[in-house]
Amino acid sequence: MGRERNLFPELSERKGGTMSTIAAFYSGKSILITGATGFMGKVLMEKLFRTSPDLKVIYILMRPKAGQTLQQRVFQILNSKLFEKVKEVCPTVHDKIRAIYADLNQNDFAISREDMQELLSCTNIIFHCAATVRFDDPLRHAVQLNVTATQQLLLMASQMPKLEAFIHISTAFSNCNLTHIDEVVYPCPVEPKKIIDSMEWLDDSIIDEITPKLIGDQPNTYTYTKALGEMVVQQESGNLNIAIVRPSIVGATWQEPFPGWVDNLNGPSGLIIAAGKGFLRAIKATPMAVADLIPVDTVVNLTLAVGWYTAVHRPKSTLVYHCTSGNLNPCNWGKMGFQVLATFEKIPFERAFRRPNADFTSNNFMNQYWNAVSHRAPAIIYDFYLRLTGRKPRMTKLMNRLLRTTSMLEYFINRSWEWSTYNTEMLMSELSPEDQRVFNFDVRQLNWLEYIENYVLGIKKYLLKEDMAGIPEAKQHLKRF
Ligand SMILES: CCCCCCCCCCCCCCCCCCCCCCCCCCCCCC(=O)SCCNC(=O)CCNC(=O)[C@H](O)C(C)(C)COP(=O)(O)OP(=O)(O)OC[C@H]1O[C@@H](n2cnc3c(N)ncnc32)[C@H](O)[C@@H]1OP(=O)(O)O
Ligand SMILES: NC(=O)C1=CN([C@@H]2O[C@H](COP(=O)(O)OP(=O)(O)OC[C@H]3O[C@@H](n4cnc5c(N)ncnc54)[C@H](OP(=O)(O)O)[C@@H]3O)[C@@H](O)[C@H]2O)C=CC1
Repeated sequence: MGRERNLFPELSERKGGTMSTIAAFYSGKSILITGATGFMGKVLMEKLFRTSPDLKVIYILMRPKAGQTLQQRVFQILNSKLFEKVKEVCPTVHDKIRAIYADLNQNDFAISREDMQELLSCTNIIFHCAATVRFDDPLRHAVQLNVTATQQLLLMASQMPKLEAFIHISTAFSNCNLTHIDEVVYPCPVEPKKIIDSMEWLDDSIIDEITPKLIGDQPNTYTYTKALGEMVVQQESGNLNIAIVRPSIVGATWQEPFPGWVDNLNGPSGLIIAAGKGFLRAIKATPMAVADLIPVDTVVNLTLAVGWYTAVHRPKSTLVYHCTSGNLNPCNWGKMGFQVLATFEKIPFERAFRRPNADFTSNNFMNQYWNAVSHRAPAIIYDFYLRLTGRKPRMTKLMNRLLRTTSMLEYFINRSWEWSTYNTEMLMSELSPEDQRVFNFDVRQLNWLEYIENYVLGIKKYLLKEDMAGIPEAKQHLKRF
């Protein structure tokens, strides 16, 4: 008899141990996810299918995008590298996803009557991940998605007789105007309901005018509206079992389903590309400030554990869980930047504009100086060369965009925050040893140097889609500089 290979240790009953309680909890459940096509939503779906292949159905509220129908989008997700393991453990995964047409910007999300009926009568658990994460979104749009849509979803949830838990994904930066942040919902100066109402009758130019006054000491419309969203959750929780998860800066996967997976430019990813391709040479950052990065699979594991705990233990009040790394396993931007650069030596990106050699600057004057000397001047010279050789200049435009992006991220890389993690640590202690293994969110076990190396490698493979076989040529290319 041939020896069976244990492809999915997370599913097996271990000798002398028991099966994961959390995985068993999700079996047979009907789960509704918003934002399932996003970075975190995809990893959440993947983990659910891999650890609870017997779940009944995942409803995903989604819209067609970029010329793709709902079915085409689902097909593309399921056929991606991220879902390779899932297809082995759950061959019926296609049948267990029910894509529901929904636009969270519309009244009742523009969901059809039949779909709404099914959602209301069948849903057991809701994970609300959808949001606009852009820092520069006009207030009206950010309020619509991050506040009004949350309010509407809560209203839907209150009409679901079988609902066991509603998990709202917020951000650890929703109160980044404070330096010490507890796991509580902080009140906003203006009531969310008033903001929602005013968006209905104020015109865009007035909203733009009053935006700075409304957001006050928040850095952008994103963090401001995420804070309002939390308040709505708190105020409209009614009899629902609700919890809020607050991740910090979400990065590539640490371990699951494999290290280094990432598929968007948010957070550090875009800047790592810009540095690796030689465009970004300097950035205003404080090397000693804590870089509160958290891997996306850690966030997902905590979120699933929170879903289980909220449904089964039904805490009396809405619990907030910080999913952060700074107080348990701190790493600073200096160390992180250094490791990013060290990884470029081993694993360079292809066709770099210049040799990667970025540095942190400490003050505004030096930052302006390096922007002129290391960013704008080379771009102008390169565009001149492109013009001379009959090609379309593009470097100045690209560089301006990069500098706009770095200026928006500066707020977050020049300060440190302290997030308390009592609830998250309490939850960890509530898990069985098997659940602590299968749904590991203990960030103390994370080795930053290894994580960053895998992150850079993941960016090269999954974002830039570069072949590892091209590394010698990429090294050769860098030697020419
Ligand atoms: C002591 C020792 C010292 C040693 C020193 C060594 C020094 C070494 C220095 C080395 C440096 C090395 C590298 C750096 C390494 C680390 C430093 C990294 C710092 C990272 C900081 C991150 C901070 C994040 C903080 C987040 C806090 C809040 C967290 C959250 O809750 S929300 C999630 C985060 N949200 C975001 O990140 C969104 C931010 N983005 C935006 O808001 C916007 O994109 C924008 C920045 C405003 C730019 O808008 P634009 O309109 O200008 O551009 P656009 O968005 O249209 O995009 C341009 C093109 O890019 C494409 N694109 C954009 N986003 C995406 C996406 N998500 N996925 C795919 N593609 C995307 C877009 O399509 C455009 O392409 P085109 O259409 O072809 O033009
Ligand atoms: N990434 C990060 O660093 C952090 C994220 N968070 C929070 O985590 C959650 C998930 O973020 P992340 O996955 O990174 O974000 P993404 O931008 O990757 O995903 C956003 C999701 O929301 C959906 N969505 C947006 N607008 C609509 C709409 N009108 N109708 C239907 N769906 C819509 C998007 O759908 P579509 O694909 O159609 O655009 C997408 O599925 C958010 O709540 C965010 O605030 C918190 C801390 C950090």
